[in-house]
Amino acid sequence: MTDQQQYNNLRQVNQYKVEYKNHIYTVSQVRSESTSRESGKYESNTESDTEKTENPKIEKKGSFKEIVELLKLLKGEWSTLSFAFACLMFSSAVSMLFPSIMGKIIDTAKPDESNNEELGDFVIPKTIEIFSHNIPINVFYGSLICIFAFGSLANFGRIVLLRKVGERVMAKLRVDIERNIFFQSSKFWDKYKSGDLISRLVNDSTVVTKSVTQNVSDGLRSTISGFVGIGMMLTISVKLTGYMFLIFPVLVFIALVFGRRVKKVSREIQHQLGSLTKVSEEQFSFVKTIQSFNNENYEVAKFQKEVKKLYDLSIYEGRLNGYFYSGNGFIGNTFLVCLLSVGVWMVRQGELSIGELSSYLMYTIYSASSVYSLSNFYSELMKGVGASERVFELLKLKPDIDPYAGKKITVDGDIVFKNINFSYPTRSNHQVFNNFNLELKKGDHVCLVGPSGCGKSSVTQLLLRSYEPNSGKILINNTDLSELSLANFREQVGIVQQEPMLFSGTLKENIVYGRRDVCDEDIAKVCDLANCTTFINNFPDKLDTMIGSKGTQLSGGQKQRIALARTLLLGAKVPPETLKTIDNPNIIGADGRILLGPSVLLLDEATSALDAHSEEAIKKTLGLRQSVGLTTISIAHRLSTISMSNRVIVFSQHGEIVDDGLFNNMIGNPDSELNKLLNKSLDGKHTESDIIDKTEKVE
Ligand SMILES: Nc1ncnc2c1ncn2[C@@H]1O[C@H](COP(=O)(O)OP(=O)(O)OP(=O)(O)O)[C@@H](O)[C@H]1O
Repeated sequence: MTDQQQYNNLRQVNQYKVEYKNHIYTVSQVRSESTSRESGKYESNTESDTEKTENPKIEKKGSFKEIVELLKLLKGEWSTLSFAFACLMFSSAVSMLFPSIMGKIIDTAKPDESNNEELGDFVIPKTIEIFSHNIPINVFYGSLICIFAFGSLANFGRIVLLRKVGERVMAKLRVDIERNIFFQSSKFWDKYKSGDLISRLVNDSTVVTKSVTQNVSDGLRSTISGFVGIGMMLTISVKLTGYMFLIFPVLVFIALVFGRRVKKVSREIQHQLGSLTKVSEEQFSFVKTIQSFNNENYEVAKFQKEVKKLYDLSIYEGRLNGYFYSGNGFIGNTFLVCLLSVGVWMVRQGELSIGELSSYLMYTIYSASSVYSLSNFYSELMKGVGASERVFELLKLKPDIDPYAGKKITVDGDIVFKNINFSYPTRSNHQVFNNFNLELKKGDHVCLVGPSGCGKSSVTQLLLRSYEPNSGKILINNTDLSELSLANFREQVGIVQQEPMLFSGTLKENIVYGRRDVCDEDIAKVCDLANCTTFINNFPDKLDTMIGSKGTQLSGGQKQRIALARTLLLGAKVPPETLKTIDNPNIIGADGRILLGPSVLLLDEATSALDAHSEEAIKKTLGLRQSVGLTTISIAHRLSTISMSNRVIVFSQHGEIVDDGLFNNMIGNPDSELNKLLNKSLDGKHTESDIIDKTEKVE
């Protein structure tokens, strides 16, 4: 397996382990967003950070450099493109032959007794002069039909080949962007909104690809037509062509001025499309919340505001197009009439035949439309350049951490947080941990408790290496986490969060999401361990029941249990000697893994929606984890959940550990910090961070 494949598979595996609150995205996004539950307090701050990133100051480069960068997207397609361009040249040459042929045919209308043949009432010429050769008329028309047929064939080839190249480039571009995005850390996901990313992936990549395939082909066709046309015009009349050149500088000037403006407005339109997608994506995700607040009209108005901005920009672009095309049309038509008058005068002087003037005028129209198309090509290219800035920004992203670099270890020892100082990158002035120290023993079931926003989830974020501490170390089996292979480490750590991320599909598809190669017996075992079996069997379709987008057709508690089953199925690999000591066949998978989740399991309020009966069943499962030496770190607000663990760590509001001990000792001591925290909440003094209040809401 190549590194890239491993990378891809690994990223998939990591995704399975994560339960996300509201959206379906990547591990890092899940992690970052899960920690922003209290972000309301800092909304304006976060928003400004986000805005800064969504409308980044793009490094100004010369257009030529940008165009070269754009053309680099065609790497690997040059052979197909060359063939397409050969077809293009041939079909263009055939088209350009037409005015000349037409002139020759018109000139056969001249009475020439010696070359005429009578056919009934018709008088037709016997031969026609082409390049100083007299060709029999039937050979001439026969050859013409053949040439036109080959020209059409070449045109067909050009269209199909270019479409193929375009679709291939677009597909590659989209996959490259998607891959790059998926490997970004939480820092990235804290800054970018998914709607904007989707817009870049779908809209911007289409504009970019079109600008370098269809547009380049049209540009090339126009260039060929332009040059051949002017060449033919020169062979017909140098004098008339001299007059025609007077209009060129005017057209080029208009095209340049227009192109610059189009590039600017195109970039703004792409940004606005991103904002629009972002707003609608968020609205669709939270439709139930919107409806529960009766805020449908408010949200429609918000969307309308974005639509209006897009509308204004598009109208402005339309106006620019209108000025450009109508201006060009006016100048072109006026000039053509002038040229015709001069041509007619030259025919009278005997300098041109009528056929030659007709050919000349057709070449003028061809060349004028080529210049016209070339300016269109330029504006389309500028559109591509505008959109490419947003696409290349994502293509150039590098993952903060190479998941394969570093040591591979078996995570089966203690976890130590040593002198950790930490603030989130998007909010660097807010210190979450100040010289934070914590030691977790292998096989412990530890529960982190404390007021809302004190940093409990941040502990899991640091452990998952979604964020790096500003200073200090996290040691896993005495090895610095930053020295470990992230991929290898994350294979051995799983997280289940309060709002489970379930995909649309069946229950079974969701449960096996992390390991598709498991047998039905193993699925049945984890369903039992996560207390899912009864409710699954109550559904007519059992494990094949469809659960809707994000699992909306399940209750909160059912979602949490399915999410837990999915993580349990990941299993832990234990040494054979440990396996021999386990006499419970219900927790051993077909491949010898312990079906109790990975070596380290993080439960971030993962059972908050469960009823007492389910919670009791999960408690048993977590007890089994402890008995086989697997580490569990849970975050809880409910006493019943806290009581599942043997060790409790109480945090202060400022991320300091104020108590650390056995649950039984703490709960038995009325002066313990745990009891103070619970009593404080019961007093109702701290309603916003009230742990009981939170519990009641969920229940
Ligand atoms: N991605 C983030 N970017 C910036 N700040 C964040 C981020 N996630 C969390 N925070 C902030 O870090 C602090 C600690 O948050 P954390 O989620 O760890 O608290 P918590 O104790 O788990 O809270 P709760 O019990 O409400 O879940 C909070 O002030 C929070 O606003």
